[in-house]
Amino acid sequence: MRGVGDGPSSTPPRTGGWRDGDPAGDRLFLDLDGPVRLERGGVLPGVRVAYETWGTLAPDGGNAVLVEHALTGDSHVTGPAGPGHPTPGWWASLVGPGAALDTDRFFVVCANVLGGCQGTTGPSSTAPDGEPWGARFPEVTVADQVLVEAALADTLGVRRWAAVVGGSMGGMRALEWAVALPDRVAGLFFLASGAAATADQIGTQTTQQAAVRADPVAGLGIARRIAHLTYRSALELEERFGSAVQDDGRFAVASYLDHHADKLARRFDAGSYVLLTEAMNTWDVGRGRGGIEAALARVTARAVVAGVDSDRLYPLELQQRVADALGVPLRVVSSPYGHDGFLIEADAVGALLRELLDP
Ligand SMILES: CC(=O)SCCNC(=O)CCNC(=O)[C@H](O)C(C)(C)COP(=O)(O)OP(=O)(O)OC[C@H]1O[C@@H](n2cnc3c(N)ncnc32)[C@H](O)[C@@H]1OP(=O)(O)O
Ligand SMILES: N[C@@H](CCO)C(=O)O
Repeated sequence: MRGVGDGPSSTPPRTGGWRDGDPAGDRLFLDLDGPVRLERGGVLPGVRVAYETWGTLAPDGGNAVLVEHALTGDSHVTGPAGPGHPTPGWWASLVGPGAALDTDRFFVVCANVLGGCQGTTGPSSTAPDGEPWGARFPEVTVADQVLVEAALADTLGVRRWAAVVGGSMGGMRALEWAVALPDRVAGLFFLASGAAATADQIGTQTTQQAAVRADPVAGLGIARRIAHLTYRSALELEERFGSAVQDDGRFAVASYLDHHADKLARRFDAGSYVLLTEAMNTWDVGRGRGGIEAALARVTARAVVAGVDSDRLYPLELQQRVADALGVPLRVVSSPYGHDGFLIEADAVGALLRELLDP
């Protein structure tokens, strides 16, 4: 992407914000004037970035931590659900006074991703013709998403993050930060993610996209059912549901998937789902950099690399490759919950975050 993050602009970005009843967090926005030129050739006339912060930025800007959310997450890392927050904070116990991301020490920032649907510009935003962008929204890559975040960092006065932290799709942005802008990342926390999309991930994500394209309403729920199966482990599903049939005649596991499908369809935009899964499909940190190992050789950040032992979507070998390239040990979270362990196993994740931030 060109036009954002390329250094000082003659037109200062416009910023604003609002409080929404969450006393611990401000929901803010940054408007970046365009044109914003994207890696794949698309152009956006401008970009709004919705973000939240917790804690206080030190005068030297050196205590800032950027938290990167996953596919259907948003800027709301902690705090209750409410207006603008369809779900409670997704790492609620990890951010706050005395928490692993200790807001007495750190200024914690999380932005809704470019292409998302919780305040940042994406397919549900209004295009110049006054209609929603929808499927016309230009293709976005992880690199584009990070350069928008770099513009946010510039505006906040953060030249170098104390850490960039992310799991799953958020891990992709964290790694891209550490490779693309190594002098701006002191610490890297890379969790339950990979350095490039695998055939297995592309296969499931393109299948989910096909469901959404066939029927944006019903398809989003079907996509979530397919995806949710990849987020959990076969053993967990067997122990929780087995082949039990409920009073309403549905298999218990089917009812559980229906529930997650309905919840996502109510809170997420189908266009964002396709766009973001495509950004994940095209993710390869080594593209244009001589391959993955050559790209990872650029990283100067202190790193913690971790995975979940029952994760069948982002298996440990993906994190092992990154750990080996960075010369750090792979840390393993033991959990029955599969990929979603990166969200559920907050105590174990918190301990690993402390390892990075309190060496
Ligand atoms: C980094 C990010 O920001 S990603 C975004 C994170 N948030 C999400 O993904 C939102 C969707 N939620 C989830 O994926 C998961 O709930 C997680 C990962 C957040 C948490 O996982 P868990 O705590 O293990 O929840 P679990 O998967 O068991 O789901 C519990 C829900 O299923 C429901 N459920 C359980 N069994 C059944 C059943 N047989 N039939 C219908 N519903 C059922 C429960 O009632 C509960 O509903 P509720 O969430 O509306 O209260
Ligand atoms: N539950 C997570 C899994 C993807 O990492 C999400 O919905 O974003």
